[in-house]
Amino acid sequence: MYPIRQQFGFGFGFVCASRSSVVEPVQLHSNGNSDHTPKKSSESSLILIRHGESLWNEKNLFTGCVDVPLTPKGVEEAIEAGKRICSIPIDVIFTSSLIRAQMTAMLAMMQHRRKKVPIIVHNESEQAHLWSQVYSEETRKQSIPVITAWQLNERMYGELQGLNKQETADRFGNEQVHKWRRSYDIPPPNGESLEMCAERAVAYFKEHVVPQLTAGKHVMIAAHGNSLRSIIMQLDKLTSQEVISLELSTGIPMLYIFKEGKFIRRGSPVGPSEASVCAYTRKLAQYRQKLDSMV
Ligand SMILES: O=C(O)[C@H](O)COP(=O)(O)O
Repeated sequence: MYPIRQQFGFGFGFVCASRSSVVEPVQLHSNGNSDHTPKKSSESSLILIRHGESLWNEKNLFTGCVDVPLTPKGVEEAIEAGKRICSIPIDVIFTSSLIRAQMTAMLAMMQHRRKKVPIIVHNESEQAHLWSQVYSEETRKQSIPVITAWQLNERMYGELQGLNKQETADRFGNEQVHKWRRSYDIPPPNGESLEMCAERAVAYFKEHVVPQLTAGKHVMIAAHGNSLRSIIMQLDKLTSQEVISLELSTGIPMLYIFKEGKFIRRGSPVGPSEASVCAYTRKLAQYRQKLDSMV
């Protein structure tokens, strides 16, 4: 019988401590080998990506925590994003509990050259962990855990959810709606301000994502415009005034390098054919050369 720790989360070292599983640094292979053996001094890459266009983005409706899927255009955006990051290492994926972010993560990973299978980790119950375990070391080597967390959900837009953004601006004025959408501490009616969203999203990032990066693991987060704005505000040390002008397009990946406890923004990788996509660091270029040699 598998030791208890391998019974949950198919041997990725996930321990079902509570409903919100405690995620330990991911050891991909029990024999310690992995695509990139983590060293404390190593650099890790962090990819942030806002979901592709959703059906309510297309209708220009406030979405927040309403769970709507991608449009065909949003699917294409997710696939294009995957092509941009296809040669950048990814060991673990974090996403929200909303389908538009999960679809984006899965579609992007279909383009990855390493061809590992992203598998959603089920932590809604101990039985869910037990019933979703993987009994093959070889299969585990070819898998990437996808951890879903409500803390990464889009900010909750309260009584604006479902309203048309233009009609709302016509009714309340452009300035008021802009404050609701982009200010740091002004919440929409009975909704979350960006500050309130940061209290959960940034806390989750610090508690669950940073340990992975510190252990030398490469991470992708597929989430939402405002939950990511709150995280980027932290990474880029933006003021509450500066964050007002921070806008994230749908489906455009952003790359950070994490090294010695610091985050260095490296922009958005361009297509896989451009040399610059992995010229950000020597290690990324080496990883790409390794993929080239595997062809
Ligand atoms: O929740 C929404 O409506 C969008 O995902 C983000 O909306 P915003 O750009 O108006 O904050």
